[in-house]
Amino acid sequence: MAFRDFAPVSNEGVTIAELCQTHGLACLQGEQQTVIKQVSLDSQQVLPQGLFIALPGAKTHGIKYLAGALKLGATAVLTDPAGAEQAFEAGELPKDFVVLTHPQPRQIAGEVAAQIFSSPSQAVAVYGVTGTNGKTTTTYLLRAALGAKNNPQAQDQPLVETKQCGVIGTVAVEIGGAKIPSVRTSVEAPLLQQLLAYAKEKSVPQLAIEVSSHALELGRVNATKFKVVGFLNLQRDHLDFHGTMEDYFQAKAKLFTPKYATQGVVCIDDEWGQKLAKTSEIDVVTVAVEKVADWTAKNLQASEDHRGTHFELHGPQGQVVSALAPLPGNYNVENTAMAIVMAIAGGVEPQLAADAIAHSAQVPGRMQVAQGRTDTTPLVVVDYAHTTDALTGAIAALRDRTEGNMLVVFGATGERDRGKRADMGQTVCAHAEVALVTEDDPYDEDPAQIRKEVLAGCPNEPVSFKVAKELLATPDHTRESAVVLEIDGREKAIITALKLATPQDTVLLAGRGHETIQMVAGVPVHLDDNQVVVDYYASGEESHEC
Ligand SMILES: CC(=O)N[C@H]1[C@@H](OP(=O)(O)OP(=O)(O)OC[C@H]2O[C@@H](n3ccc(=O)[nH]c3=O)[C@H](O)[C@@H]2O)O[C@H](CO)[C@@H](O)[C@@H]1O[C@H](C)C(=O)N[C@@H](C)C(=O)N[C@H](CCC(=O)O)C(=O)O
Ligand SMILES: Nc1ncnc2c1ncn2[C@@H]1O[C@H](COP(=O)(O)OP(=O)(O)OP(=O)(O)O)[C@@H](O)[C@H]1O
Repeated sequence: MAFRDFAPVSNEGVTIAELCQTHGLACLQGEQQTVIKQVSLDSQQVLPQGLFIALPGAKTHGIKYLAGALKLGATAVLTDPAGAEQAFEAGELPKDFVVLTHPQPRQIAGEVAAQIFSSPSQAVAVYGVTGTNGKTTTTYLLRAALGAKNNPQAQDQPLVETKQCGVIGTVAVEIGGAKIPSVRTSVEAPLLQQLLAYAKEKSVPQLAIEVSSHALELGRVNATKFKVVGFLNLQRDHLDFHGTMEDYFQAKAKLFTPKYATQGVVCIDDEWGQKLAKTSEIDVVTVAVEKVADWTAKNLQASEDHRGTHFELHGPQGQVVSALAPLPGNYNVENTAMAIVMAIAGGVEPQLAADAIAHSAQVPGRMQVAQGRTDTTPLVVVDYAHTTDALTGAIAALRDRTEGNMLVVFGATGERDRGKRADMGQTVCAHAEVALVTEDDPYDEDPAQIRKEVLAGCPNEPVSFKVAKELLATPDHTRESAVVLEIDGREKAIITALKLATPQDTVLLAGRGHETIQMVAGVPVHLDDNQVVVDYYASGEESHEC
């Protein structure tokens, strides 16, 4: 599937005259009565009767791809004056092709698309989740809560109707049973409007979407009216784009303004959430796990199967909701509480929302249990943690359900942030008992060199499988840093960890989460961490050699 397949087919569209009048566009060529029914700012996703919005970008100018858009049936282009000049200079524009200009086409792209698709966010209830960490997890939990229905067979196990709520985020776009892997967290504005219109056409009444700070800064959610917006947390990230934490916060805070929403839910466990709750321009209710809020999570207790955390959510009118965060870690209590309270704000009965989440499917690659703990197997968890903070958090989240050792399989991504590689090695060695240093996505970098840079942060020298096995067989409480193994090949590293682990241990496969394509020397290689584990236990351990 491509994003072109997620286009509505029944919308009436608008005329060029209507677009020009509403947005102050200059029409340099073409018929005013031409009807536009589709829109894209990617030349490769243009559809017949479509408007191609050709933007000037950091790398290139969209107008360079006009010929491709024409081949796919574009009826019109909207660009800046410089883009239009280039289009006319290149020649060969069909006579009836419409050329529109605006001094800042990115600023109006969302509004233009919303007009073409008849303001679809007024017909679909859109829930937006922002924050540095937890957006993906929370949108999936929220989807379960928003799709909750009473189950006549078992009142405490509600039916979860995933087709009642789509998701748009880092993992996938999933609407009404159709699914496509994502390229980024937040899609561009015209595509968002197209997806909302598609949801409307397919009678999908709700959408849970991740809203990145880039999206807010670059206008990707312009012209979207959210039913409820949620803020999770703010941690150091993306400062290359935002400059300072204050600017990063201000980008996120934009979502909590009447331009986008009227109801907000804010987690006040960190100082930024507290600041937002005080300064928000819209009404907000607060949630917290570590502080006291309108809705406060209390009495946290790890579930017996070690997969999640039971807690009570105490509400402003004395309500007590009995809840289960279906993923380990206190931060997943935060995500679960956020999802429940956003669903409540959207009109779902509190206990029903909590029950739906308790029975929801796993979130792809987010603290995903690939193998539960049994008498013969360790707990094996796949998580997207790929920063030092996230690694620390993920290891801590699993520690309280681990009697034995923590084994972590991880590597650093190639061609990105070389500075963090040694820190990752140091973090894992400080918090886990066994560090298996291997590949993440090396891209075009030499995997051995990346491993070397990660190993530079590990206090102990790498040892062989045999030596590691011997060392772990004799518990040494004076060992201050992890036993280290260096393993060429991630699949081999995962299997090595599974062979080393005892049933009391926990194995964390960190870094790649839901991803199934690993880029090695520029070549895509299929590798699904979760599947490697499933296949390993399905085929019997003995058949595998280290
Ligand atoms: C800063 C940023 O977000 N830039 C995005 C922006 O780039 P740009 O405007 O500079 O565009 P460009 O690449 O120069 O291309 C110019 C124009 O030509 C068009 N084009 C280009 C090629 C082609 O074949 N056809 C075509 O029409 C493009 O659609 C674009 O409109 O528009 C491009 C097209 O949509 C995006 O690919 C690009 O995302 C870059 C790759 C990116 O990595 N963005 C990240 C930082 C991002 O957005 N991340 C956030 C947060 C994630 C998180 O929270 O962790 C996210 O929401 O994913
Ligand atoms: N509320 C939270 N606070 C801190 N860390 C979290 C929280 N929720 C999840 N994490 C950790 O952060 C990482 C990313 O989680 P998730 O994908 O849900 O967040 P995200 O905001 O969507 O991030 P990304 O856009 O990178 O996917 C995971 O490693 C997870 O263990």
